[in-house]
Amino acid sequence: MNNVLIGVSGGIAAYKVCEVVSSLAKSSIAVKVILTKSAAEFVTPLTFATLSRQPAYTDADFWQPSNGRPLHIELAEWADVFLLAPVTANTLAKLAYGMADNLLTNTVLASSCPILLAPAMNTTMWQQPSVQDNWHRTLQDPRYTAIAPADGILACDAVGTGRMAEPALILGYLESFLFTQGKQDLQGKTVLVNAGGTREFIDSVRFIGNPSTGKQGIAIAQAALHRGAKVTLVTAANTQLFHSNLKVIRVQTAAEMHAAMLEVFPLADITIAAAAVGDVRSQLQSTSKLPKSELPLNLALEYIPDIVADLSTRKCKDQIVVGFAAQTGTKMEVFAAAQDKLQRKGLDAIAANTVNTMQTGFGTETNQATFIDKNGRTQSTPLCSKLELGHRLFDFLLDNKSNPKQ
Ligand SMILES: Cc1cc2nc3c(=O)[nH]c(=O)nc-3n(C[C@H](O)[C@H](O)[C@H](O)COP(=O)(O)O)c2cc1C
Ligand SMILES: CC(C)(COP(=O)(O)O)[C@@H](O)C(=O)NCCC(=O)NCCS
Ligand SMILES: [Mg+2]
Repeated sequence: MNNVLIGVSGGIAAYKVCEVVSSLAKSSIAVKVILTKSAAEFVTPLTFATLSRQPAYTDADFWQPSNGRPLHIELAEWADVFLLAPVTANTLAKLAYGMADNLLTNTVLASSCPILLAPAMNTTMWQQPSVQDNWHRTLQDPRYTAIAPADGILACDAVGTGRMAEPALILGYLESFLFTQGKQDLQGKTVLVNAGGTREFIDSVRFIGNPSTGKQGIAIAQAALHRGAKVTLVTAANTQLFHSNLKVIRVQTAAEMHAAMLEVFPLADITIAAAAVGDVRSQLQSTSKLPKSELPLNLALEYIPDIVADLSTRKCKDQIVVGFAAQTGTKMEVFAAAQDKLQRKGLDAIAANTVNTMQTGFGTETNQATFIDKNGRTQSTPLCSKLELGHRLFDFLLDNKSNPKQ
């Protein structure tokens, strides 16, 4: 599963697809690009060919008598996942009705891999009943997955819905689909994830915190979203970039995170607590900045109630609650501490996560964990991206549910 086919249609957002192609080509992923005639008005085939280290295909290639085997069949068979970005109103209409009058739309019909759709257009265009009908009609076919347009400034300076999803979000979908082959096994499920390090304020400008960036929790939320779940992310991280399908609740303190989690928890089928929640806070909490002279040199602390342990006591029979144990020490020590937390907090599973190596833990792009469930089943991941670790966690949990004796 390593071949990404990208179909570009004629919108100004085509320039951003160059970044998607460039990022993929720099990793070990083979990427080929098909352009519509209008797409080539915005970005030349030469740009895509050079970035992808592959030929870029246009309708001239489609009609080429020297092909032998039809090009749309060759490309359709080659693709493991097909991304259409940007999708114009025009191309969307063709998808909705199975029309095939160019290389891109013929390849869509000739292929059977999952197709990701990232539309981009002016808000008034996007909101036309005809365009909305085409969008919903197309998405009825399970092989299509929406990477919905976001709100924001458009090329005509209007502000509204219609911006193509950012390249980083599109790349996340592609990584997920290459790993899972597009399976939607969390469809109909509600997943609640927390992420980031809480800030426990002493006064309005000083806090006790930790280096968590929220990357692992956000990646888990994304993995769940890509597998079809309805996802709420309660985050103490400052990250700005979230997919419009993700419900995001921003918090700062453990108390705020706890309250937000309690509100969403009753509806969550699976709760994954990946946040680095503070363990202690200052008893003194001033709402304004204290002068240095008034700062106590011996700060009186109090314990913070454990969020995931609390959720565990409230769970119904079918709810799954998973913790993360960020630990230091040898693999054996990390495993033992995680196992203890799993039992003490009454969790269904826990991810033992070593945080004191260069490639795992706080702020890194990669991670490694050992999953342990309440029946003693364990599974170690390789060193992998945080998104892949999220998928491996869901694979572990879902496998466990369907085979409780494993
Ligand atoms: C400057 C310019 C910008 C355009 N931007 C978009 C766009 O963002 N989204 C869209 O749906 N159509 C846009 N269009 C219109 C499409 O290019 C046009 O509908 C074309 O027929 C689409 O062909 P295709 O779907 O085969 O690529 C734009 C056209 C121009 C001239
Ligand atoms: C055009 C662009 C890619 C610009 O993104 P940018 O502001 O990040 O440079 C983004 O605004 C977008 O996706 N817009 C939707 C398509 C659009 O604006 N079409 C032009 C008709 S108004
Ligand atoms: Mg803790």
